[in-house]
Amino acid sequence: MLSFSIVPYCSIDFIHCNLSKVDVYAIQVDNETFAKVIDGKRVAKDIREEIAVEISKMKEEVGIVPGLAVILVGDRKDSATYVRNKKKACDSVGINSFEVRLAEDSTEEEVLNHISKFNDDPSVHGILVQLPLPSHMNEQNVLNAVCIEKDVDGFHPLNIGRLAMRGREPLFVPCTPKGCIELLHRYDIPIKGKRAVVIGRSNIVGMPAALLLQREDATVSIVHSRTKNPEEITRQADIIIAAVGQPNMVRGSWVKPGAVLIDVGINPVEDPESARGYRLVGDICYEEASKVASAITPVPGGVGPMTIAMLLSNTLLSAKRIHNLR
Ligand SMILES: Nc1nc2c(c(=O)[nH]1)N[C@@H](CN(C=O)c1ccc(C(=O)N[C@@H](CCC(=O)O)C(=O)O)cc1)CN2
Repeated sequence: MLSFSIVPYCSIDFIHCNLSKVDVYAIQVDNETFAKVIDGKRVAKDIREEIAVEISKMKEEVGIVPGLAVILVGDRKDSATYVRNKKKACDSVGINSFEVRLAEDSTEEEVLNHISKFNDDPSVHGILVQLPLPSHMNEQNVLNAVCIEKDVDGFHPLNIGRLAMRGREPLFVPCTPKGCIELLHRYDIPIKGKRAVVIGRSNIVGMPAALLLQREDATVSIVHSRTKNPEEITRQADIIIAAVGQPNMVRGSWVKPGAVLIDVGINPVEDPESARGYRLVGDICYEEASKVASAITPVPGGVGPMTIAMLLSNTLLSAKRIHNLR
């Protein structure tokens, strides 16, 4: 029979942290310790509820409704799903959403024209162009065209540049890395003075995640495709953010006992038993790593839902800033 108990995990200094009355504990089953699951789906739901309350007050008190414009180019199924989910999330909190869908063979100029209209539209407070764009388009030109006051994705080079500089503040922080840090905060996981390793250096996740961790006073290393013996570096980390797009790359042996693991990877792997024919796995081998870490995000249900929650949060922030509201 399974013996089951809950033990505080002591090797890093969060022993007993509150998250809306949920404690961060590792769980012991039959003398094996399992990491606490960091429940992004639940935190994202809490955040959506907080945002909905603020928006309904805003509507009532000053008659302003935040608006988000989304541009989707092409027919990638995953992108269409994310855009659909963004619209649903907007509806659920009371944000107006505007959507433009363009064919795969649309021109860059068409995209730029739509951005320009949304830049000038006072009912739009946030603009995002779903990535990736078709390969014939220049992503840099497109992202540069979004005015920084409405850049709720935080991808404009001015926002990224400010994020990188001491003493400067970006208007927006990219949603996925912001969601990773928000999860650490909401689970009261200390960052200051900790060793953090970010795996991956993409513009939309790895690089801004490393900058954010540094702003939180972590000592940050970045592991990438040219890093020699990455496991020697990850084994020193108190916090790992994995954002590399390689299924199960981070094995249990790569993880320091008690480390906190944030898995950004969403990788489809074939699974004939699943209705979709595939299932999603992260960049971290959950089965192995959850026996070594003190806390871990699952895939799905970890960072993914936080990305959309942070988009709603950035859109609300934008509406407040544009209308000089507190
Ligand atoms: N303009 C942008 N493009 C892209 C971004 C972005 O932040 N801005 N990020 C990703 C895609 N993305 C949002 O756009 C996103 C990815 C995943 C999820 C999510 O909730 N995933 C679920 C699983 C979903 C499933 O079952 O298929 C999870 O992890 O639980 C939300 C948003 C690239 N493009």
